[in-house]
Amino acid sequence: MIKVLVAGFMGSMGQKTVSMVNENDNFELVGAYSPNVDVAHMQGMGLNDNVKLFGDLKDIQTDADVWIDFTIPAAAFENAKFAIEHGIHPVVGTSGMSDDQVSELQKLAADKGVGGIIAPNFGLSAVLLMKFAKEAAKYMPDVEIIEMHHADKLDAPSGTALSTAKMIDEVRGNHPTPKSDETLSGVRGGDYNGIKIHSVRLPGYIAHEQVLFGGKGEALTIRQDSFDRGSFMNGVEIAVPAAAKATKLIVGLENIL
Ligand SMILES: NC(=O)C1=CN([C@@H]2O[C@H](COP(=O)(O)OP(=O)(O)OC[C@H]3O[C@@H](n4cnc5c(N)ncnc54)[C@H](OP(=O)(O)O)[C@@H]3O)[C@@H](O)[C@H]2O)C=CC1
Ligand SMILES: O=C(O)C1=N[C@H](C(=O)O)C[C@H](O)C1
Repeated sequence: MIKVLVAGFMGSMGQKTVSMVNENDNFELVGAYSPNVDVAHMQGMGLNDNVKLFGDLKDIQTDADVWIDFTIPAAAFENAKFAIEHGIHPVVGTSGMSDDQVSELQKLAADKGVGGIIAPNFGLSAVLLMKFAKEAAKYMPDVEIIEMHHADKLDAPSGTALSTAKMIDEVRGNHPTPKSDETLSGVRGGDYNGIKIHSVRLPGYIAHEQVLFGGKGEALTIRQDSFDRGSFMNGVEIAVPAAAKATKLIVGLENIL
């Protein structure tokens, strides 16, 4: 039995995670963390009497094996650091950590021998999109990324779009970006080593990404859509046992599939 603590348990992803953990016979929910939690209003949150509730990082005392984090970009690093320092294997879905923060966590995880997983996206369609985009970029290096998310998303670009750009960058080498004078500031989007990223935020959307490749007289578009947050849970379910036995911090679901 793998004992699990869910950080950000009251959020959209946190609630999906609580249900997934409760429904999996190999997992046991032992802890739930969200700042300023109101203990009087926990009905319907999927927490049984055995789940310890925490409203502050410094109060957390738990025998959890795995820490699942779906919180906010500003909290992900401190939460994961806390988990590793306390021997709890992190499974981090929260976006927005910097490369330096990820490197620092990887070093800490290696020092402590407490591994885990950071996954920019737990959805199979997004993992495949990144893989296919990396392959396509070897042959079609002219590429731009458009990601579309719900209006409540705190960070831009999405972790998935940034990760896609990094994977493409690994194979496409130095390649010129078409130059155009912006008559409207920012209209050409963000820039990762010459790869343009465009972030759309609209109500009604959940999480979607298109990678557009252009070539001489032809184009290729790779697109994925996450229509329901439940779609991320297969990946989280795979990540929990993998994290529990990991001795280093792995980045990317594709590395454990
Ligand atoms: N890797 C993946 O596959 C996926 C990643 N995500 C990422 O997961 C994160 C959460 O997304 P989502 O559930 O939609 O967001 P929500 O805003 O719905 O949930 C975030 C929750 O985290 C809580 N929270 C805030 N600060 C802390 C903290 N310091 N510690 C613990 N909990 C905290 C919030 O509480 P309060 O509201 O009280 O502030 C809120 O309940 C985002 O970064 C998102 O990009 C989302 C989907 C898939
Ligand atoms: O905020 C979201 O919703 C999502 N965030 C992740 C990201 O930043 O890539 C994963 C997925 O796109 C949903």
